[in-house]
Amino acid sequence: MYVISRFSLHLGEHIQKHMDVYTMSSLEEQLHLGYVPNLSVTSNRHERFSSPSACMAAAGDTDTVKYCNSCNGSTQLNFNSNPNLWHPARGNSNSSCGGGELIDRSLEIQKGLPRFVKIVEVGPRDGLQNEKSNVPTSVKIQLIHKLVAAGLSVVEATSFVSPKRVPQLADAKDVLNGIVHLPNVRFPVLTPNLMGFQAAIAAGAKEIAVFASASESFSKSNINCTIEESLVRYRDVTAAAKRHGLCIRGYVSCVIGCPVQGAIHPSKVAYVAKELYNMGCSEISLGDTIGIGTPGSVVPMLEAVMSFIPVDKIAVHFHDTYGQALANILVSLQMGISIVDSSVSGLGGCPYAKGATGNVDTEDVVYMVHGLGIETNVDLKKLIEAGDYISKHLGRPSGSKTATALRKLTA
Ligand SMILES: CC(C)(COP(=O)([O-])OP(=O)([O-])OC[C@H]1O[C@@H](n2cnc3c(N)ncnc32)[C@H](O)[C@@H]1OP(=O)([O-])[O-])[C@@H](O)C(=O)NCCC(=O)NCCSC(=O)C[C@@](C)(O)CC(=O)[O-]
Repeated sequence: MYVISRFSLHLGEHIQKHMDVYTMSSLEEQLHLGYVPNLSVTSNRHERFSSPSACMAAAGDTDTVKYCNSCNGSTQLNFNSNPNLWHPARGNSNSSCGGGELIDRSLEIQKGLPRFVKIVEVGPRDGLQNEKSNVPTSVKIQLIHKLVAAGLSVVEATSFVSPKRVPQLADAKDVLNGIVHLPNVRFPVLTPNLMGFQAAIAAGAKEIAVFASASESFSKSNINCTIEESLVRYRDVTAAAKRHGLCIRGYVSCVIGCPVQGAIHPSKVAYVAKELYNMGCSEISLGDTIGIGTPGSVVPMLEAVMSFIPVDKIAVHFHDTYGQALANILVSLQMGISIVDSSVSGLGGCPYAKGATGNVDTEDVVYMVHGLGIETNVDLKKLIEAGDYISKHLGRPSGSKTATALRKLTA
């Protein structure tokens, strides 16, 4: 059973089981990414996705969407000029659906999906840290206000890192000053060390994020230390944060591959994630920093991490370099993950991951997730307005396909 493999198998054996089915695509060969796994749909996984318990709502879900009652929900298409309603709604009639094959397939896909997905908007930090032109503080603050107005309840606001390394976010204190008063929103900020932590506290931060890597070379180029050294550093930061009663998010970067080292073994990701979790991070965000992952490599990586960390504490953070982010998010949701990081208009990249493009854009994630009948509390129209605002300021079109398509439709 999947559940047994998730929680009981020794990780080494578990990963080996998946490594046995790894084969390389021609692209992965060119990139020297040996051991990047392809998806092998095992009977275990099929059972997991189709078992009755997979339909159960997670404890603590607070949304209002009706989940497929006993897996017998019907699917209806609502065509309406409101883009939020252009999706099959998850209904709950069971006899009127006629039992058609299409409906059965649709229900099969919906099984195991969460009822509510929490979007963590990372555009103001992960997005703007990579911009060549200087974005004025007032524009950053206005963008965050617009994102909050669109219903986003977690917006990663900025980083308290060395301004020599990331000059784009040198105004962290002023950005935070302009938003901390907003009620009922979480604004995590990145803190790489105690110095950053003290600065964040002084600026009024209520939540911090520490960021480690599963790749040694990325750890060195990004934060100038080894993985183990970073963990020692983060133990100090998280201990201080706990003393101040702050919430802590933990990142693991390069969870699939690294531009220098190539493929990263899932066990390495699981190790770093577990260390961060054990030191008190309440949420672990798994970053495919260079956007190389496919569902074939993402599933075994998630299974490895889920061996150690409860699924409701795991977030996924996909960059869309190879156009795989939405597919990767869909399989993550099917595995029970309900926290997704994304960036409005697909802003972003990483200054220390050459060639990485932006995060998956929030508009496309919201469109897909709503299309699956999952609630987010995000108003797509207002979100697109926030994306328009920052895109206009940056002088380029939005990176979101959804925003582009809906704008053409309403022009
Ligand atoms: C980690 C450090 C600070 C180490 O910094 P260091 O280079 O090892 O040197 P240091 O610790 O000796 O400090 C060097 C200088 O920075 C100052 N300094 C030191 N710390 C701070 C601080 N907190 N705030 C402000 N200043 C600081 C310090 O005072 C000193 O100033 P100087 O004496 O030269 O004038 C540096 O390497 C750094 O800031 N790196 C930033 C890396 C970064 O922000 N990367 C992007 C975010 S990670 C990411 O995008 C991935 C993620 C999370 O999105 C997930 C994914 O996509 O996978």
